[in-house]
Amino acid sequence: FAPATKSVRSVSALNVWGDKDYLIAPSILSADFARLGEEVDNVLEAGADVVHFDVMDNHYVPNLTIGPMVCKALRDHGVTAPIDVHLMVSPVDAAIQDFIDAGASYITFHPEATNHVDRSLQLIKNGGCKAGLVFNPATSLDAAKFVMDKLDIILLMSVNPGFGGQAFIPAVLDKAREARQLIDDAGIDCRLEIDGGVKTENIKEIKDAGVDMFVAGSAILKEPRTLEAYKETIDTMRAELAK
Ligand SMILES: O=C(CO)[C@H](O)[C@H](O)COP(=O)(O)O
Repeated sequence: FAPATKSVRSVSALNVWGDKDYLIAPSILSADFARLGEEVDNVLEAGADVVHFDVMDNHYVPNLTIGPMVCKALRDHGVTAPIDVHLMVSPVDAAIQDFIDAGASYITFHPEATNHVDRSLQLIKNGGCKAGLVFNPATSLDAAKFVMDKLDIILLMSVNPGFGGQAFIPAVLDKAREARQLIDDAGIDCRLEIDGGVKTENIKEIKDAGVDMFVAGSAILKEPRTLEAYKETIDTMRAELAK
């Protein structure tokens, strides 16, 4: 008898970066949830590197989305790509453990959503996942400075979190340059991720500010929702990143 909550950690041993300089992470917030498995298969086949998974609790952010059961369902469906779980929940520690057990690869959270940033990061790393902090558009990077040795990801929100399809906030480009400097000065293997309003038109400018992991929801997962259309958008993003 296998309990429904059986851990799928062995799959998420794939918590690696791969060999690409730039990672493209479609946000399934913009997926057709009635066909989620197929949508994820298609974006991965179209060339995406990572599945970005937004968890919203209707408390820390004004929206309610999906939880660890859906993460586990994607693993059970056969998804072996890294699943990048962005926790927009407060408090965070119980959710961290649930997502470790559900097969998450990377887990990021907002420093203001927990009283114990260092401990929450350790919890993620002890679970075998890559760990990161997320900074809202108007939140300073200060909390990162004291935990650089535990950071695998700094995720900059370039919209106010809660919804897909919002416009990119240009002031975040300065913060990206500051975060890139912090990472380079610390000499750590840490990705600089950005989330919100990323399009084929602005991805190069964002890359030039030092970002190397790009979440894109509505720019990729949109009508006509075909593998070919997803591939065209991801190929265009890669061509812009190569410039
Ligand atoms: O975390 C998010 C919103 O809080 C989404 O991942 C993000 O907004 C992506 O959507 P889009 O690319 O359409 O802006």
